[in-house]
Amino acid sequence: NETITIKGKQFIILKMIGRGGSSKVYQVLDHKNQLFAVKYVNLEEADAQTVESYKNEIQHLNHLQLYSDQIIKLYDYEITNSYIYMLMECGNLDLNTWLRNRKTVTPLDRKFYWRNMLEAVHTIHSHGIIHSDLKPANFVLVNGSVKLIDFGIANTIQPDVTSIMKDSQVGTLSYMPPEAIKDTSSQPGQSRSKICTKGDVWSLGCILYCMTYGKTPFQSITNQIAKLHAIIDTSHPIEFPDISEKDLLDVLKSCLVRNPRERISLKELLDHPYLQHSP
Ligand SMILES: Cn1cc(Nc2nc(NC3CCCCC3)c3c(C#N)c[nH]c3n2)cn1
Repeated sequence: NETITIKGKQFIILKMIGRGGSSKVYQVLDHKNQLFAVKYVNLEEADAQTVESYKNEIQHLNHLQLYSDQIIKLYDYEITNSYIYMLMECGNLDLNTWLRNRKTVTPLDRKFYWRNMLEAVHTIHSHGIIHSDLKPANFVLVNGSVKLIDFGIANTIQPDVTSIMKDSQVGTLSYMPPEAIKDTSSQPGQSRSKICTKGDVWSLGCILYCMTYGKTPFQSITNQIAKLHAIIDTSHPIEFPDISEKDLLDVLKSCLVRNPRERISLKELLDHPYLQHSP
């Protein structure tokens, strides 16, 4: 079996979990047979700005360990001119794969996972980080709780066609907030400006919508351009089929408000009745 050495410690590779462009995520074992995830990034093709973005992501991930259990554990990392290794806790499955296989989610799981996601995103917001590209593949299930694995800071090194991060949802528009699509302030070619925390609330709302109705709000629109128009079109109503959990329905309707100023805030979501009592 192949091995990886990080800061002098050797790890046995069990399998590759995912890959995209220059980054790969492996499931590994240490000498005590403890399971870890190792993220490997090849920096040989990366420009200085990309290298800087990865260092920035690692700095924040390392710092935010202290503030929430819903941020993936980063145990160690090794950065050289040609590669990065990040030794992290290994999730059982990412939320995207779990949602795709599960379709129906129990009200208890949904509420618990929602609480976890809110705590993780509230933690990064409290430290001035706006993800702006949240989707289920950014979360993993670790022993029954959901953890955020990245902050959207590092440039997702554009995967070459052959190695799109398997199921990593790179480039999906389904969770994109209207203001990011309409955001005319960013120069063409620049990544859309991370205007405000409300964009992450919209994306989280789309994830909760998927955990409630089994699909994202605009999933039925397969043409990407038509999908973008529907997201920004206030005369295109988002359907909220009636459900028994009225608090959940209110959360969904409050997150999926197209005007970011009228959209519920993360703080208000944490105090929402939906989270106050178990179903
Ligand atoms: C499918 N699957 C995922 C796991 N667990 C897991 N996946 C991680 N990344 C996956 C890479 C591919 C796309 C989905 C996320 C990381 C991680 C990072 N970055 C840190 N810990 C992790 N644990 C087990 N099966």
